[in-house]
Amino acid sequence: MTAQEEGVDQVVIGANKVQMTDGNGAEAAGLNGLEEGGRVADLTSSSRTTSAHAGLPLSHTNVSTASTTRADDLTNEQHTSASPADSSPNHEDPSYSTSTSSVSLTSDATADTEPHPMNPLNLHLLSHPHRGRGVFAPASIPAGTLIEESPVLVITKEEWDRGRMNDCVLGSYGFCWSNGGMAIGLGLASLFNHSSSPNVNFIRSTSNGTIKFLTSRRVEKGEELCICYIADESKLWFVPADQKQKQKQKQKQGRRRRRKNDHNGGCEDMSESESGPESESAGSSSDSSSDVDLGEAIDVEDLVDQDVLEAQKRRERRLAQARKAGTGLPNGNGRHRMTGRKFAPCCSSSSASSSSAQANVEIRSPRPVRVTESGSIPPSASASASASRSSTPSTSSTPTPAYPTASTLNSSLPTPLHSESATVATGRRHANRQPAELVEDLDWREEDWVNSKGKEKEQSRAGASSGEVVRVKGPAEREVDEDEREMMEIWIMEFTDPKLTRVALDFSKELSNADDRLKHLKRVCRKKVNDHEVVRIVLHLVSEYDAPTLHRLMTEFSPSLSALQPVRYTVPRLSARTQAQLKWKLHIWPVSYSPAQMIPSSSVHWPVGRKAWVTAGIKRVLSLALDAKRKGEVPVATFVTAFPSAYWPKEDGFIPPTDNLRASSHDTRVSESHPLRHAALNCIASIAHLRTIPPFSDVPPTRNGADYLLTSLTMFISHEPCVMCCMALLHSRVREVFYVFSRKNGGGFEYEPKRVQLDSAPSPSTSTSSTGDMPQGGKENGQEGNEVQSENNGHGYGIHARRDLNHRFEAWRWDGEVDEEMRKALEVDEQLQL
Ligand SMILES: C[S@@+](CC[C@H](N)C(=O)[O-])C[C@H]1O[C@@H](n2cnc3c(N)ncnc32)[C@H](O)[C@@H]1O
Repeated sequence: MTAQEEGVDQVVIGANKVQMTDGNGAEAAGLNGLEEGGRVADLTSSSRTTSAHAGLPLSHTNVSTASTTRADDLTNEQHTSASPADSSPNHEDPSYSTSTSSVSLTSDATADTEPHPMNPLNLHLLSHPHRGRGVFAPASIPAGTLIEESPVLVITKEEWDRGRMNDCVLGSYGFCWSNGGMAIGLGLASLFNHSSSPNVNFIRSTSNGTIKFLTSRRVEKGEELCICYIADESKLWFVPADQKQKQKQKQKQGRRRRRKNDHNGGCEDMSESESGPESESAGSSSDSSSDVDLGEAIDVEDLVDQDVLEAQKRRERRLAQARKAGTGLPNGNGRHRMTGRKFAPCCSSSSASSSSAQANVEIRSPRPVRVTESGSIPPSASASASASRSSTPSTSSTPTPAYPTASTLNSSLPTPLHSESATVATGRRHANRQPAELVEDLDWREEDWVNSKGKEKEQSRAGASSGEVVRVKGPAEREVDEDEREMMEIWIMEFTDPKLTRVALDFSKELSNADDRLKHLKRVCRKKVNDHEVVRIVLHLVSEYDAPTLHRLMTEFSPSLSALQPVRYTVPRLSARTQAQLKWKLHIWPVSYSPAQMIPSSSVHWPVGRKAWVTAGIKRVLSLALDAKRKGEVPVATFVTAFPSAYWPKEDGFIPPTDNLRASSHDTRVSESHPLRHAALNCIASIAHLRTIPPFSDVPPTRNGADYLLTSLTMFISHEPCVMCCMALLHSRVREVFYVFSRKNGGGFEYEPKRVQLDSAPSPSTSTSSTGDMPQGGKENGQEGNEVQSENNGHGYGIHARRDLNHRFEAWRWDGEVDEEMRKALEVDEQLQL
């Protein structure tokens, strides 16, 4: 069994390891780990100032005789044999020459054995009859491989327009850049041709001034490596070759049909006509020219590459096997349209560049939908994607006939993971990943919720559309709300002579004015004791001074203070965050009142639009969970999105969510035979992946490091997630989570502390001492007899609001009605962690 068959590929090129993935493409981010100073640094070395066309160090390419030059000579072993020294640029090397002579590249096969340091993957530059020069894979390349990082020359918008670049050849080579500028990619960047189904994604780094190119799926030996210039092909400035090819094929098929008709004496052959041009877009499983072939951009007919044909046959065989095993069910390859995007990922020419910034940009999943072992799209998946292209994209618009229906719905639990069928399915573990795709936004309208007088409609408050959610508290908040009573020890001065007040205060300020730990305390505390007013003044923390030192300082400051002795006193450590806290804290020492941002405990008083939005989110996940059940999965589904800007908080430091970033997922542990494919984890992975591809990879961070995974995003989920998923949400910095069904066992949110007796307030401080004894209003009065509840002796974990974890978020449980049938259908055994 080869490494590929095992799903683990490794290609070592010189000193540079090309990171391998499990074929899901999800590990692309790991490629960022490529060491600087290795390949990346080489690319930015001064020697790489060659023109994209003149100076490419592609020693084994043949521009003019593509049909005879095959990109099939390179083996992994040959890669491995390259020595580390190969990775450093060699200015003496003739093939590295910047002279134009390297354009007339030879097809010298021996050159294949020595990948050029500037082209460590030995990518081939071949000429295609329709597309011109293009980049081809010399050997199979796993998904997620960084195949090229090209430095760019940035041209500002003014320079571009002034230089009338669109009127010259450069007009076809510009990449949209920041601030309306354009960038000309050096290296291979300018030579990737366009495909509507690309096998390469590109990520612009405006800070580094480079563009990275990563395979979005496994690419077979001999395939052309293509990027998508712009999703809306009507904006391209040329007719894409595959369209020409399709026209040609249609013509051919027409001719063949006519010939057959002639042969049959004019009688139409039905079987032929069924697979004729009309059904072409749906494609047959052996239709190599299928529209959505995800980078299968090589023109088989023109290049006559046996390897590609064979690879295709292999894939078809695997698909047939998968079908037999009841697995290889193709899903639609979602194409989702977004509007109003700030940066459009496009190569540009006059027509495209001007419109690209505002253009509708279709986001294509870089991860194949339902891939086969080899990571390539089965033709029928292409067909299904092709067929669904024209339909409105929707999260739940998966082709229903492909999935089991009534019978699966009847079984309350999906197939246990250890069952026989699951064992059979083990091969699918990596193959059936859900795509990371953008999904439709929620469909909600405030107008539906208000009557003609602008008041919330009565009926919207009833039933499943009530928008009512209840806030789930975690341990940290319960402490703050109910029994936060941490105390600390300070030194004070205590006297009854009001004339000392001024000087004592001055000393106090001088001693501790700048200390934040004392900020919440009022400096003076006056109390009536036995008809005398006792004045107490804050000095400093006991931990900072000993009594003799303090006394010396007081005396030095003013002889009038020398008669006083510092007194230890116990005071609240924090300001009061609630009225109840204020009440009892004032008994001990006056503190400031800084109420926590008052988050209502339920949504009853929320603006009607926010309720409508939440309701739409809840409906979405319930329907997605039903879809999951129909597919035979554990019926748990999630949807992640940004909450509408109208409801963004005004609070300082609020990080706006990434615009238009949305994903949904469901549990896939059955189809993937993988115990960790919980719905929430799947959705986080999708968001993570979307953030690595345009346009999200181009969104400049709102603040340094702020746009991390789920920062400021909302997750809707059908069931309370397990502790593992809640921790993943916490690490992803989600802002809020809405869920429908609580879990009795193992849910990560709901938290019920064991109730212990708590007094409502400690006794006030009453006695004073000017002798340095502990006053009775100290620690004893504050805490004695009041047990502080322990966090872990109740039910649940409250992961979203714990003191011992470094991020907190809101958790809201749906309190509206759920249709009884729906509730039943989505019941999941309590023993299963979700
Ligand atoms: C950035 S260049 C790509 C490299 C180009 N083939 C060359 O030889 O320099 C863009 C140009 O390549 C051609 N091209 C790219 N993709 C194509 C496709 N799918 N079909 C036809 N022509 C294509 C178009 O002429 C386009 O203007």
